[in-house]
Amino acid sequence: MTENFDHQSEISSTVPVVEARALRKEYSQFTALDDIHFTAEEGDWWGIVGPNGSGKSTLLHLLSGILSPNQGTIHIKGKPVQDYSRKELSRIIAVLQQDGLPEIGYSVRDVVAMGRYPYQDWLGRDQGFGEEKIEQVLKKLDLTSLAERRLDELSGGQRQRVALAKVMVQEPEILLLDEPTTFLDVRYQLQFMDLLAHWQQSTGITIIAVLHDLNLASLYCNYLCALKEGQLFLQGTPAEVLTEENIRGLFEIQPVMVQHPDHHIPQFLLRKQQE
Ligand SMILES: Nc1ncnc2c1ncn2[C@@H]1O[C@H](COP(=O)(O)OP(=O)(O)OP(=O)(O)O)[C@@H](O)[C@H]1O
Repeated sequence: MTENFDHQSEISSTVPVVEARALRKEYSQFTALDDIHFTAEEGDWWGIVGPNGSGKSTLLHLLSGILSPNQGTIHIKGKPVQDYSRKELSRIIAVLQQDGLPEIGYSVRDVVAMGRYPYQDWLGRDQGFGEEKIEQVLKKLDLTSLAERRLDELSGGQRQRVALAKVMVQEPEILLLDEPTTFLDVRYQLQFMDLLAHWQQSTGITIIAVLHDLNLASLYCNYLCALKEGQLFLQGTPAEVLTEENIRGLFEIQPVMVQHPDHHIPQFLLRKQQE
């Protein structure tokens, strides 16, 4: 029995967490993505980068099952994404948007508790240790003192921290983020990314994040997937993808590349396009 069990876990550990093959997505007559192949293994942190309109959000929506591809397949932990029920999928995948939560009149605690929905039975009873989990996460994200405050009384940065708390109590295995730091100042951007990094290190969660800031992507992601005009432009480590030549090709700008003095990863400086 034990032998069988071990063998089974060996097999399942080789199945990618996310596997997309030959994806094509059309909106009416317009092809937003074509022939996209993408694989994420457990514990990877992928950054999806590329110019405006290159198909980054579309790819994220396909991976989360919100949109269906016109062609190609998506497997989540070896099973076609469309074969999961909504509730099953929400125990595996959580999605966080750039403005994670609207300014509504619910309390922070109530909003965070909504993240437990996938674990509730039809009477709304939590099948896990929901209350405990919520308290732990509020504490971890320094939200305990804000727990009874209403969401519409918080700053954008605080609201995004609540959005992160909501997806953390969801205990997903895969986190999809769409430009999560867009509305945050530099300090909150770093704080948010550090919280994600800490969460990833402690749980081994797989993260796939659309990021516009290439320096942040280089700092935090293990791998980058660069899209251009709906096509796969490049995939690889930040050191492989973020070269001067690649950035010139991807964004049609002339960057200045430097090595980060502490982290020894590529960072880029802007250069005026016209003097
Ligand atoms: N619902 C839609 N109907 C029609 N076209 C759409 C729709 N959603 C996206 N598109 C088009 O598909 C292309 C890819 O859009 P998408 O939002 O995926 O790009 P993106 O890389 O995330 O862009 P951005 O960086 O500007 O957020 C764009 O040309 C966009 O206009």
